[in-house]
Amino acid sequence: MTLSLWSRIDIETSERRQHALDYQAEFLSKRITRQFLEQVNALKRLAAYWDHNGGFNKETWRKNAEELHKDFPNFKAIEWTDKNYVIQWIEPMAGNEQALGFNVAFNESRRRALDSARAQGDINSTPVITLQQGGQGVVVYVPISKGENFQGFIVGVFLVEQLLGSLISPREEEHFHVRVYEGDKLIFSNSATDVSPDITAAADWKPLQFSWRLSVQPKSGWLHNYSSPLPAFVMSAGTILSALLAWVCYLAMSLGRQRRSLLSANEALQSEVASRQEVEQTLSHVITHDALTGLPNRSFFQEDLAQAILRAQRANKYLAVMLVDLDQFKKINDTLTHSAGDQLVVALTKRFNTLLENEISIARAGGDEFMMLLENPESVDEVIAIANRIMACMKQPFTLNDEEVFITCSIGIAVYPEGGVSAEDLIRNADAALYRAKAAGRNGYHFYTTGMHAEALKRLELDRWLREAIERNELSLAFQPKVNLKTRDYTGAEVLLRWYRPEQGFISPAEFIPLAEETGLIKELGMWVVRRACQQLSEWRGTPLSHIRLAINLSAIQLEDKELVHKIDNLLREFDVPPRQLEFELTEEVFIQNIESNMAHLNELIKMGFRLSIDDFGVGYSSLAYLKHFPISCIKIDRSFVSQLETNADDRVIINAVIAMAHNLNLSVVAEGVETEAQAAYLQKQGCDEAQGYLFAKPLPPDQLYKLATSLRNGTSLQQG
Ligand SMILES: Nc1nc2c(ncn2[C@@H]2O[C@@H]3COP(=O)(O)O[C@H]4[C@@H](O)[C@H](n5cnc6c(=O)[nH]c(N)nc65)O[C@@H]4COP(=O)(O)O[C@H]3[C@H]2O)c(=O)[nH]1
Repeated sequence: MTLSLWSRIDIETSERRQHALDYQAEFLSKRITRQFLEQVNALKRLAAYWDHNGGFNKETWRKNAEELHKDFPNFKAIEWTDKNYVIQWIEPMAGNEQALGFNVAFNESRRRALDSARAQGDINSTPVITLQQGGQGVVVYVPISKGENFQGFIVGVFLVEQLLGSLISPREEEHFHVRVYEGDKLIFSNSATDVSPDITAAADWKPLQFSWRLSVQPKSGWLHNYSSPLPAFVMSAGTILSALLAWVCYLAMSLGRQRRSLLSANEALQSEVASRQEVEQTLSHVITHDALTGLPNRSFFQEDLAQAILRAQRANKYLAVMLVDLDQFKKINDTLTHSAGDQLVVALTKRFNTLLENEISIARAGGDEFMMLLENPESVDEVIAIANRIMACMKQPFTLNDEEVFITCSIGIAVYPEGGVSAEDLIRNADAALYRAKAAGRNGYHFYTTGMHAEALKRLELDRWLREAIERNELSLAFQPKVNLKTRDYTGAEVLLRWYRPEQGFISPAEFIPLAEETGLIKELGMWVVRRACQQLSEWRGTPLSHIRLAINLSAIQLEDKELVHKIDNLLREFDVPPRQLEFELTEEVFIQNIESNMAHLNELIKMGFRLSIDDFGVGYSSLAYLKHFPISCIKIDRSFVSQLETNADDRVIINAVIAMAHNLNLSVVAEGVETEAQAAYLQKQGCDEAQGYLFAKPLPPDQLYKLATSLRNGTSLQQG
């Protein structure tokens, strides 16, 4: 009996395994179809946008195609092919140069696809062909309009290897050997290590005009998961079971005796358990819910989402995760106190609850961030409609501390399965989309696309590298001289941080400083800059640079550090540097946000003898009111005004007004980014005091600044102006 049972279980295990593999092949085919069509749909959107605008100029085309390529890096090229089938514009150009100007009609497969797309006014694609720019690929044509209105094609070019390689997920790569055939021709195969030859599944892949077939063979890791220990277990168990039977009979008799005595003890325990359960229920509500709003918290939401994903997977439905973040919450907390911030969160929760009723699960992720889950949306339009409803419900003001306050929100959206197949991925990707929505100017929503994942990973990587940068000795300082516009004497220098990572080369501060500000790492980096600048000043003692004044950039975030002034004071003492040799450049937001605490910090710095100046003046708030209240000595006109002054009358008006106003308030003015003699002459004529820019000197490493100072020793000096 044990033997026949063993053989039956073995057959069933093999059948189950084949069934699971068939399902995998089918699932893989559906999933990559969906992901591929997502990229094709992006092309269609670009074509519709072109049609709607009645065409693009080259710059608009480049911007749109570049954006699309950023979101979908799988495109080898995105092209504009005109009515005569000539490729006119390509994005990106690098690696695709050979295709520019190529008349596509010379290639028969391409011409057939083009003719058909044009005749039917609908998308069409080539089979696998040898691309003009090299490699085996497929080309997708989206015609713009039909008949007389036909204007040309938006074209997507894919390298087969790259396209299929990226559509297959790392998990599938690990577990399956996937081959793709067009007819009998093998067009793609991923790594084939450790493959079991005796089991295979196949599925069709036929999006657009493609007629491809997938063949999937499992690798040993996957097979291991499906190999059942049951047959072996049945064999051993059958033998052991008979021996145990006798032993069990004996136990049954003695257990009967024990059971009677346990019954009475059990009754007493029952009432104890009931009261504990009550406590546990209260406790579990506290652990899984937010105390302020009563909404589920992040971890509860994540568990709920994992269940919803299983339901969506079984029913082959979509679901959408939306992260909603208020745009001005910090400002409200800072200006109207934290309790006003709490009132706002509670009032908003009420609006969400009435607005969205039961169709959406809502949780509070903390602070001003809410998480929402919409199950089974019929289409993306339904998700968009809900995002619009959420934004619209904020249009009415909120009353906080008897004041009417208007707020807006940004929303990041990830849709299962394209936007992630696990709860963790969907939330992370919705967060990346939220970041995009914020970067695009706030008060809007953004959907996650695959390109964003790469962007988020890049930011994470950059953050990791930056955290190692100090220890790996990759940071240094550059010094850009400032000159007196009348005498052309050097008056000091601005300190600029430089980061050289051997594996990547120079990384621009414009890239890493905003990231460091966002993560708070700027506090550590900023102190490193002050330390290194003080150390440099002490090394220059007794040289022509002995008395140079250095201007250091200070971020608003650094002022949050209550110990900042104390730390700077300690560094001055350690290197014996007089405060008059340091100046701090602050951006306008310092004077607008956190006014009370910033004012206290700045007054302390002034008391210690430092000069303060406003950097990038004119690009931010440009509110003049704050200038009266803060102890500043200098305004730096942003280089965006200077660079256009020869051609833009508005910029000249702004520059003149800033100089006049600053002089009325007894402040000196420095112009940034002066590159031409004409700009310098204009600024001098308007009475601007100092200037900085490539015309005079680029930011220099310390030894070059030293050389410059030595060469000027007998003429111009680098000492305080
Ligand atoms: N096109 C042009 N550019 C010119 C010219 N003259 C100077 N520049 C560049 O303009 C930027 C001036 O610095 P910023 O406005 O303070 O803008 C700085 C500053 O906001 C930030 N940054 C750099 N170092 C630090 C630092 O140590 N701390 C903080 N908080 N921010 C820093 O990064 C920004 C960018 O720094 P950089 O890339 O070094 O770019 C520098 C400088 O290299 C010119 O004639 N033409």
